[in-house]
Amino acid sequence: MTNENKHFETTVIHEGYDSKEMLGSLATPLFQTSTYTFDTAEQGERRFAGEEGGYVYSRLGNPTVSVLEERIAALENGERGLAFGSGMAAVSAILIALTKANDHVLCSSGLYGCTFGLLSMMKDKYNISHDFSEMRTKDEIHSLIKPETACIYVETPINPTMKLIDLQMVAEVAKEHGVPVVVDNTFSSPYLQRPLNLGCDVVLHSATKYLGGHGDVVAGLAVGKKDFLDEVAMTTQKDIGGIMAPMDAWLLLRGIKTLPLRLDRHCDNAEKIFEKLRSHPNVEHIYYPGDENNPDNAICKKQMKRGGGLISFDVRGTKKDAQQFLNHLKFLKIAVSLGDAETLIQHPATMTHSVVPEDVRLNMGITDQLIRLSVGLEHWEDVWADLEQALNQL
Ligand code: MET
Repeated sequence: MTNENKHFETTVIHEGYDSKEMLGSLATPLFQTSTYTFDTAEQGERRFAGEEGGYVYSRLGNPTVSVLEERIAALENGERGLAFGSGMAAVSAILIALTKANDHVLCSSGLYGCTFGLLSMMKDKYNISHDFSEMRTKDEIHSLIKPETACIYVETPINPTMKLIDLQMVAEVAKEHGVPVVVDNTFSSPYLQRPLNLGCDVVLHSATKYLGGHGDVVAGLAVGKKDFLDEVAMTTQKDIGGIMAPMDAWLLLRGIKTLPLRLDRHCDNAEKIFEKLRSHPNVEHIYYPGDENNPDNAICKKQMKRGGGLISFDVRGTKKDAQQFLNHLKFLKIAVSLGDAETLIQHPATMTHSVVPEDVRLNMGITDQLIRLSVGLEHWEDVWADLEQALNQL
């Protein structure tokens, strides 16, 4: 089945799978196999030589994983999807594929801690440098692109500061320089934001988050042009080997079916919790893309369907107060990760971004008092009651 003329809510359920081809099985079968048998030695030779289609070995391709790759490609409106064993396996494969020694990467003004760690390692090992940019104007972006800039790497909303980047503007500037734009779309999912439609080249996901949605899978996805991802599949991914397990693809196919329903509820709940948090006296600053008073709200309106399910805020006081606030929570879970049914709350300075040196972290806007909240699917009044009683104890 093709994606033509189908709505997002239909594509999440059907794309890439035809039950008629699988004995009528409504659910996508789980091909829990490591390898595939050849009819003859010559057939094996032809498959290894790429002269004949068909599966060879599950590091090189698996039918359950292929369905997921087709589905995410359709959801992001890209030509091809590629599945990985984690979000970082996707990030690293794409960055390695796009760069060579002595290149440069231009980044958004904040990055997930392990992406920052990867770029630091690439600098130490291969002299691949990087700069951070607020990306507020075209001139600013033009001025930071160097002859050796291999790609622009953007998170929007940025983890965990929730700053937004105007993707269409970045893509327009990048095109003038012939530089590809890679976007980590984990915080929005394709339901809220589709970077390829705005002119960007590659979309990455930690599928662990909203796509999976149930806290039971660690996985990554990339979507982009077929030629580029064919190349990544046959080189970087095949030889580094950070592939997705079939069972994880199966769980993701199941989770993705309810992505629009879940995201709408995450957004409904986050909007209500945001309104409560913003007026609490122990909340000093609050960052939410849907905040009408936030200067980034114009970008949110332009490129996101809604504000999303994540809110960050500074509690009044010190790091100790931020930790005390978390310790006072009664049923909300202190955990990294996001996008799950359960509300998850964490302290970026000592958790997701603890590998970022303090000065860089503070420049990114990650204070010692910053809390990141992934609003779950519980009744919002219960979530707020727990947050409020913990805030009241500060
Ligand atoms: C190992 S820490 C983080 C997991 C995830 N990328 C997050 O931002 O929550």
